[in-house]
Amino acid sequence: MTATFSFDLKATDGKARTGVINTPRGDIRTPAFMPVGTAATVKAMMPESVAATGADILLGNTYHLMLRPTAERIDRLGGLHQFMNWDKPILTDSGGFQVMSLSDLRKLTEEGVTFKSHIDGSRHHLTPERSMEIQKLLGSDIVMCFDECPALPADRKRIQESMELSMRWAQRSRDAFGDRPGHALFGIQQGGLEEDLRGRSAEALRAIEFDGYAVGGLAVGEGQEAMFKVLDFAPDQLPVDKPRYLMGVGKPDDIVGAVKRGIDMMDCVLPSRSGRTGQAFTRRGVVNIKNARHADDPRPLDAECTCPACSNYSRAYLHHVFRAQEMISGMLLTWHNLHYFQEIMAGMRTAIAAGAFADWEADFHAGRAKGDI
Ligand SMILES: CNc1nc2cc3c(=O)[nH]c(N)nc3c(CCN)c2[nH]1
Repeated sequence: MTATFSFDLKATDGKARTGVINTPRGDIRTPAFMPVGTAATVKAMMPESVAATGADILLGNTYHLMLRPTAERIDRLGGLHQFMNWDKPILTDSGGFQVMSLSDLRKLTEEGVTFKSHIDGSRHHLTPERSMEIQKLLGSDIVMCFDECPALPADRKRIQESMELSMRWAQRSRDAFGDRPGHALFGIQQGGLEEDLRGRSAEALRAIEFDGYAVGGLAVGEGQEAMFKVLDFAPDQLPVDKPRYLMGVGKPDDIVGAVKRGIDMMDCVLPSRSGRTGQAFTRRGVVNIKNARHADDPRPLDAECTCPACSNYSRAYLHHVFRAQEMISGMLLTWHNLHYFQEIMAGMRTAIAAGAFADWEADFHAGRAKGDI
């Protein structure tokens, strides 16, 4: 915990890195996974449970909170940390991605985006300046630039124009963010799958200067192979001494592959969303607990897991409460998945510090069955 924001690289192993991001609200051990707390809650979890899984930071969303309950109301109530009872760091996304993926009737101009709320149809306007104002009102510790993330596949011209717009918006975000000691502003690299466009984007962001750099524009349907091909060059285009955040990723093997390629932070709804649907991630693969084969199984999801779901309940019980649509079902499986994702991060941090990432990765992949186990 420090009065300012800084990144301390502790060790590297190949391209993989481990370190600590120091912020006034607490330290973030990297590589870090951020649970998604979109509407001021990590769904089905109490904040103290999220902390118990090992999460040092969680993600909030400008788009959702500006629509409901509004950033101004959260500010009047003391800010997002107090509002949701989470006193560790929060990173907030800037809204552009969610507008494009959630709202209707969108109009995109140089100025920003105009859209209709997916909640009540009311019209809203987001610009780099307004996004910075909202994230300041929320009190988030790590603010994301307002950007545009083009849907893939898209032709090179569209990708280039979109990236260039995002770079102009990055400058406007920087100018509007101002000087806020202890708070960080992260730039977001765009450029689709194109190495030269991503290089130009990285250069533009370096010139503006940010406290961290995100690899945006991925996990939008390109598939793991194409994503890893981009990650084979994109992190190296970004400053080596600042955190690198891959947005919206991912499945356990996506996460391991991204850290292997130099990524320090990630966020994804997968562990929480799939936890609510009965999909459990374990070190031996995925368990779809609603499958009838678990109805009489007295074993835990994962005998080696120390989370409350695996310590105190059988597969048969979890199967039952999912079939009965009991609320505890989503709570237990979300807790398990977030716990497991944090175990993967902790395992990689230790392995990288010991120069043993390759062995850890081999062990991670060994014994992972395909399909339901
Ligand atoms: C699930 N896949 C995914 N790809 C993303 C790209 C961006 C992206 O390029 N920009 C921003 N601002 N957010 C993104 C997000 C949201 C992250 N919580 C993404 N999510």
